[in-house]
Amino acid sequence: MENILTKIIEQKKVEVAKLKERGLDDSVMINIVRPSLVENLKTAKSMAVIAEIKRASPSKGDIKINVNPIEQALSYERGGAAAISVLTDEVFFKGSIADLRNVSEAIRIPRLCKDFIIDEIQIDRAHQAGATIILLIVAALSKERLHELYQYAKKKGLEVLTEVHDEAELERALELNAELIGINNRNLKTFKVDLAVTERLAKLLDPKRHIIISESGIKTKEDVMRVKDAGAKAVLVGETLMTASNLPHKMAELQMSI
Ligand SMILES: O=P(O)(O)OC[C@@H](O)[C@@H](O)c1c[nH]c2ccccc12
Repeated sequence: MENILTKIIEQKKVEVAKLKERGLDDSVMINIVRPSLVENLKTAKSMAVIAEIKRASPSKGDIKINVNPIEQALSYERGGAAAISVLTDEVFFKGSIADLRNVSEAIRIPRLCKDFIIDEIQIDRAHQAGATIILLIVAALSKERLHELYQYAKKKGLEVLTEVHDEAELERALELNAELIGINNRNLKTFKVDLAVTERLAKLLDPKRHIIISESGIKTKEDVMRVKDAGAKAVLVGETLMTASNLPHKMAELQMSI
């Protein structure tokens, strides 16, 4: 079975080389607030939902390709989302950095730049586009690169969501002293989703020191209850919210307020 992550990282190397050649413009967004997700989650009383703008994915194909990201993000914010995740990968997820920039201008809650980060220049670009959090996927990085990128992002005042899928990856996230840990329920080799991954890995974490975010495959209140019982403070939800026929109702359901 081919690993999609390997393919994506090869593509990212090409993109990073192009970005470096072209350079970033210096348009930092100034009229935006940069609230802290960590602080929000520490004080949150109910289950937090990080709502994702996801037009398409390698596992599902097109999800909602022509979504208006600003409208979608405003609905998420109105629905009580703790943060918005914006997929900025173009080739595999059909997103863009412009989506993140547009969303950042429109909302006042934290923004996660959801991409496959392998280089500092992508962190600079995410910051410029208004991200307050970046994702670092342990499986995509060497030990050294993971440390360097983590420190680099922290120095810029960004929060870091460190994503893991198994025990060995979790071990590496703990070496970083990562505070926000994303447990991805989706296996990137088989695309199989299993919430038991959150249950298994959450056991190895100290809820006083780590904030657990359960990612992928969350569809119902029962799913949320399951990962909440395992110790998750938040869920990261894409497809279910992108395709919900009654979004405010779905948001309320996943926050367990109905
Ligand atoms: O659409 P879902 O099953 O709710 O999944 C959302 C999110 O967890 C998923 O998009 C994701 C998790 N980790 C990632 C890393 C890169 C790209 C995407 C992802």
